[in-house]
Amino acid sequence: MIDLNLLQHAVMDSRDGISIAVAGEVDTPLIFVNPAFERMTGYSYDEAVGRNCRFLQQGYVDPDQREAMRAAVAKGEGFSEVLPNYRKDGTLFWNELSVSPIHDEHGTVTHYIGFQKDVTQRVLLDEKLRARNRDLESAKRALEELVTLDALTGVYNRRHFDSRMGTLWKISARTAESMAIFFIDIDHFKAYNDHFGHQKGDEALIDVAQTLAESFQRGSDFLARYGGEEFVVVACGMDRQPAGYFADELCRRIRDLGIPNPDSPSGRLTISVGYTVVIPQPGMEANAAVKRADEALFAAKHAGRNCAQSAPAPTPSVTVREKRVQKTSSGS
Ligand SMILES: Nc1nc2c(ncn2[C@@H]2O[C@H](COP(=O)(O)OP(=O)(O)OP(=O)(O)O)[C@@H](O)[C@H]2O)c(=O)[nH]1
Repeated sequence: MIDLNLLQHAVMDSRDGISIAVAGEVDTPLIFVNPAFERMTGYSYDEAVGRNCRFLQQGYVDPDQREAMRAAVAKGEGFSEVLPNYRKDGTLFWNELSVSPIHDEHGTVTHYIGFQKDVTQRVLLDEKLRARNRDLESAKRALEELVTLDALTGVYNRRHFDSRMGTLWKISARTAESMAIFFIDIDHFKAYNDHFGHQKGDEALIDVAQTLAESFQRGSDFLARYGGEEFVVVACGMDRQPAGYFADELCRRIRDLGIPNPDSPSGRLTISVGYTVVIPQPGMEANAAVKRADEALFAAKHAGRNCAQSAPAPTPSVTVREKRVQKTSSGS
């Protein structure tokens, strides 16, 4: 058995605080604290002994921690928690408290021994790192917005459309779902700008973008500003009939905003819409479908504006392999 004298010196010379509390007495009072406990807390032996160790928390105990500590004690087990404690002079320090039950020869818990370690530096450093991570996260989000969103209207920008279109195309190809692509262009917008000025033109662009965004609210709908006064919408899972309805509805909604455009024949700000509906297939390019919708927009402009026109889906191009098969079967 180890020399008890040595054990006593070890406890008294320990750099970490050591305390002993009595189990089974009201409020589990401390009956011993070592010099390191006194140095760490600023409380002398006489001031600490007789009190429950929670006096160091000055009233506040995190409910989850309290529950965890109570549950461990009820089961006769130890626990380890990092607690905000206060020194006698009122300053905060973080106490990594590790408590173990001491049993008598019958297995009854008679005392608890507590080891206190001042981990303030570590906790503050962790907090600093967490704060820095939070800053980095919000900077990353801001950067992502900058890269993907159009600064004026807040909808996605052309760059993001170009990269997202490929993904949406592949998803629709896999699920064999139809995809409606709409090209939307404000009519006589130059005249609007000339009449009201660029600032008002910007405001009108925002109103149009908002109305379009409100019109397409399904998670799979994708709206982007394609450039200038032109927008593009991709609605996955939308068939030809609802696409036609939607295209007309968009024209109506923008017209009903009632934004005056005195130099346009209708006297109001209107849009033209071109759309195509396509089920992506092998040999069919996303760009070809986008081009079709753009051609339909051109047709809508040609048809007098303030209207929607559709274009047929592109036909899959014959692949090199298919050409070879055709050649072989025709014997040429
Ligand atoms: N205020 C504002 N105007 C813009 C912006 N981007 C493009 N425009 C203007 O949009 C106008 C587009 O003019 P055009 O391409 O001639 O088309 P339009 O006058 O709408 O005629 P149609 O499309 O044929 O009906 C130009 O005057 C551009 O300056 C923008 O961010 N803000």
